[in-house]
Amino acid sequence: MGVRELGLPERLGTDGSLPSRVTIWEVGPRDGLQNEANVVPVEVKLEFLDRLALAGLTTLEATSFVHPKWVPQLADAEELLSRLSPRDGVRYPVLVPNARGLSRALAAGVSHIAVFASATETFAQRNLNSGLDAQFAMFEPVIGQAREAGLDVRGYVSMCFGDPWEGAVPAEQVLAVGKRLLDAGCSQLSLGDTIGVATAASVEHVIDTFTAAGVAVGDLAVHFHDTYGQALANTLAALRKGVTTVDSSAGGLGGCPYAESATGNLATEDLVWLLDGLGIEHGVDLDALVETSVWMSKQLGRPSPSRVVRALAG
Ligand SMILES: CC(=O)SCCNC(=O)CCNC(=O)[C@H](O)C(C)(C)COP(=O)(O)OP(=O)(O)OC[C@H]1O[C@@H](n2cnc3c(N)ncnc32)[C@H](O)[C@@H]1OP(=O)(O)O
Repeated sequence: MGVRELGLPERLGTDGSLPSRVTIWEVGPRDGLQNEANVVPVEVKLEFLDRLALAGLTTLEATSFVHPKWVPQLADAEELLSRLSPRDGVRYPVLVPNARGLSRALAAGVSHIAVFASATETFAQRNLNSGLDAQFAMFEPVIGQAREAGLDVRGYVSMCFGDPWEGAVPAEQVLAVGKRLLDAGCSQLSLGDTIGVATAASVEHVIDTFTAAGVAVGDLAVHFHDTYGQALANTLAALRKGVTTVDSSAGGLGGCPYAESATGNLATEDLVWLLDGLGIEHGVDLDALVETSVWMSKQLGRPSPSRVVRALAG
């Protein structure tokens, strides 16, 4: 069952300024599984990816080519991609931090990568062993070489709305990091609320800061974590600002190994329920997705934190 079967009026209470279609950028296989205490077997990861594709998701962030000692949960990136049977119409972007990561990703035959910058000094040090300014010496050549090789490059910016060590993060600082990634050749920026502290007002403020600086809202995506239960409200605020790409994680898996206060991502099922209620197209079969998350919960040995999964799985 979905929200449409309830016969509720679509676009209830909205001003009609919402997009008609949203692209869901599914991060469960990467952002979700990178934070699991145990390494998930590659066979389970492959089945997870395939189930997500069959449920209608067309962007599946598959894994990371980061240092295996930093994120052992994704140390099987080469094996995963070599055994993956890509589905037609589905893209499988991967995270790449540096030149070594790019050469591994190119050898694995990827066509879409994402670099991941930090909006703060402390998280750049903790997550990348780098610094707020120094991180660009790592990313800029990677973006240039990837573009030359014909790859599409997304840029993540982490800690856009608050940082566990530095507190509030000025929107101008987020803009400076994001602009540098776009200027280096990223085609899209994903604005990350890595620890889930954003509220609708701060989301609007950061998006307004980018658009006032001339960044097209179509080049922005949002990436929310649900630590304080704000992920859906924040998503709605972003949609109202014209954002059309939303990151989420099947079943609400996720977190970040280098930011302990980061809990699960916005659950894809919860996002789908919201989009359905707003009459926004997304192409995902909710029942198939819930089945996938129930299956994944069994593999991980704990229930999904997604409210929609809990409600529909009975
Ligand atoms: C918000 C989020 O969710 S972001 C995603 C979650 N966080 C992450 O994935 C963290 C990723 N961070 C990292 O992998 C690391 O911090 C790095 C690779 C960026 C930098 O780590 P450093 O230790 O400074 O790397 P450095 O360049 O000094 O290289 C050290 C060694 O690692 C190796 N190495 C570096 N990068 C990689 C890579 N991408 N893949 C494999 N090996 C690598 C080098 O070859 C070198 O090996 P050697 O000692 O045998 O010569």
